[in-house]
Amino acid sequence: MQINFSKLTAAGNDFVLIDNRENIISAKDYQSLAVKLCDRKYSIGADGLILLEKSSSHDFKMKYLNSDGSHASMCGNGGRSIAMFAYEIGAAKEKMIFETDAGIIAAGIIPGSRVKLDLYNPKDLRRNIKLEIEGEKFDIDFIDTGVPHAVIFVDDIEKPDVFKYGRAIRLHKEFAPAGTNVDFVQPTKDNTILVRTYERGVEGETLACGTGIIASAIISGLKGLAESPVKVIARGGDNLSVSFKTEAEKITNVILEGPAIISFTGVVNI
Ligand SMILES: N[C@@H](CCC[C@H](N)C(=O)O)C(=O)O
Repeated sequence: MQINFSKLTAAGNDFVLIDNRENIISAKDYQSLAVKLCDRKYSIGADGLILLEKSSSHDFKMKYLNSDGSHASMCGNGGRSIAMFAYEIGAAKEKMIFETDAGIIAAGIIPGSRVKLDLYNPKDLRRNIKLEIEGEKFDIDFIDTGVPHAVIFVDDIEKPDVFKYGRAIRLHKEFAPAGTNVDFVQPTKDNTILVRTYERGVEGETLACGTGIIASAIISGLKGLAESPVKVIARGGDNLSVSFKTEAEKITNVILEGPAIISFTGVVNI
C-alpha cells in the first residue's frame, strides 16, 4: 500500500506525519509502522511517527509513537508539528484545539513557521531526588509535562556524557516502570537556559525535546534560576520560549512557542 506523508522538523526533533482521519492505518499496526518509517537507513527516518486522527470533540487527535515503536502520551515538538501539518492540509484553521493522550492543547500558527501551544497542567512534581551513578552524584527534579522528565543542572552543557548518564537515569529503578526522559540544563545570562535531552523511545540524545524544554524551564523557575517567560536554546541551536505560572509549586498556564517546519512531503510504500 502507498501512503502520503509529510516530514516535519521542530527544532531538529523530526517526525513523519500521516493524515489518518480515514483510518487508513489501524491501531494494531502503529508500533511496527513507527519502527519501519523512522528507520534512517531503510526508510524516511525520524525521531517519531505522528498520526492525525478524527476527534468527536475537537479539531483532531494526535497519536505519538517513538522511533522504537513505543507509545508516548505527548510530544512538545510533535505537538507544534501536528498543528502546522493540520493547518497545511486544511484539517484546522490558524487557531485550533486538539486532543493528545496527555490532555487538550490549544495551538496557534505564528508567521515565520512557528507555533504556540497552550498546554494542560504538568503533574507529579518531585524535588531533590539524589542518585549516585558510577561515583557521579546527581540531584534531580522530576516532573511530568505530558511525559516524564528528570531535570539535572550542570555548569557546562558541553560536559555531561548525555548518553551514558541519560541512559542510566532513564533506566534507574527510581523511575521504573515507565522510565523517564533526562534533561541536562545550563542556565546562562538573559533569562536563558541551554538544554540537552536523552529521549526515552529514541534511546539517545535528540536535537530538542519540547516537553523536556518545558520541564527544564519550569524547574529553572522553581529554583529561581530563570523567570517566565524563559528563553531556551535547544541542542540544535533553535530558540524556543516557555511561559508558565507557579503558585506554591502548582504550575499552570504553560505555553511553549517554537519552530515547526515542513521539510518535505512524499509517498511511501508500507
Ligand atoms: N520529543 C518529544 C517527546 C517524545 C516522547 C518521549 N520520547 C517519551 O517517550 O517520553 C517532545 O518534544 O516532547
